[in-house]
Amino acid sequence: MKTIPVFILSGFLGSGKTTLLKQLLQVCIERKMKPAVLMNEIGRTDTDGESISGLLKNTHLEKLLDGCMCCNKKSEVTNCLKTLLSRKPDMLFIELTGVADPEEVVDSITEPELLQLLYLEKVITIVDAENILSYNNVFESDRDLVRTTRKQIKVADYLIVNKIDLVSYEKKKKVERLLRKENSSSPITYTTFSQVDINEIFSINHSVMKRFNIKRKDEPSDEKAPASFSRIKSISLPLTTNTTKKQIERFLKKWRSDLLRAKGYIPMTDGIYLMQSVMNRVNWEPSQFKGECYLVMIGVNLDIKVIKKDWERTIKETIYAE
Ligand SMILES: Nc1nc2c(ncn2[C@@H]2O[C@H](COP(=O)(O)OP(=O)(O)OP(=O)(O)O)[C@@H](O)[C@H]2O)c(=O)[nH]1
Repeated sequence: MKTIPVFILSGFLGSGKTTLLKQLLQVCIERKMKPAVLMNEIGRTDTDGESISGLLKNTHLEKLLDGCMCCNKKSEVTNCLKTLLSRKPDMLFIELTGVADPEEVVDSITEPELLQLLYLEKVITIVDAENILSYNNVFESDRDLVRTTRKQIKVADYLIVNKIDLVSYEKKKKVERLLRKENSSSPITYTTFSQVDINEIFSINHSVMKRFNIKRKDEPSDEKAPASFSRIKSISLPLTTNTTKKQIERFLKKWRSDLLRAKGYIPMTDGIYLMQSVMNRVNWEPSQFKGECYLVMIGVNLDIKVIKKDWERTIKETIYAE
């Protein structure tokens, strides 16, 4: 039976995973390969799925929304994977949420019923060169989160240091030292907009599994697995009337101290824009999005009630109870 190679794309919120996934899908399409994608997002809206929709004609996609895959029920993950594998793809990409521990996800894909259908080809971890050095301070109150970001580096078979356009040579060297402390052997590549040498990604490496030291299901675990979902909270805010960049940016700024990531489709007088914010940086690009517009915020211990109220008051949107 043909076994399907699995590539796990890991990396903290906003590091460039979807940017990389788009390129990988593009290459697959050019090479007439049939990829499958499992996307996992925190929250109930799927900005990343929308943003790769143009590449999906030849791609099978399953989404696991509203939670982190490593914390989701295993059966749900297994079912999604089985659905994807039944379509006989040439390879499977799993894009994790930015707060997932890849090791726990590997545990899900090594369920006995899946093991004979797929094998783990590579864990690719993308690092945000601009922000990684400040995670220690930003997550001072949340050591689990720091541990998760370190774990993402440690278990990677291939490390991509992205957003090199935003850092100095000195900072790049500091980032390299941090990575080497956690992972002394895996190749590191430096990129802007996740532009990697695709051949390096697709080169085969069968030795991955043993690094994960996967335990048999009946073997008792000796340590309590830290919750990689941690205190991360997300909120999706509706947006039915036109607004401005300034208004949205002003709104985000208010929650800056707790906010890690924000994204959404924002209607303005000259059309809909995809807004992406990572830490303090906000990007805007025109979009052909046709659905209902929204803004998603992801942060540490976000005060959902207060944010909703403030949204209703300042943006004049009614949020209906779910
Ligand atoms: N300046 C700069 N911006 C980048 C680079 N790579 C990605 N971005 C921007 O960073 C933002 C986040 O990129 P994504 O690819 O969505 O990151 P992600 O890891 O998928 O984000 P999550 O799914 O929220 O965890 C987007 O606005 C990108 O355009 C880069 O190398 N340089």
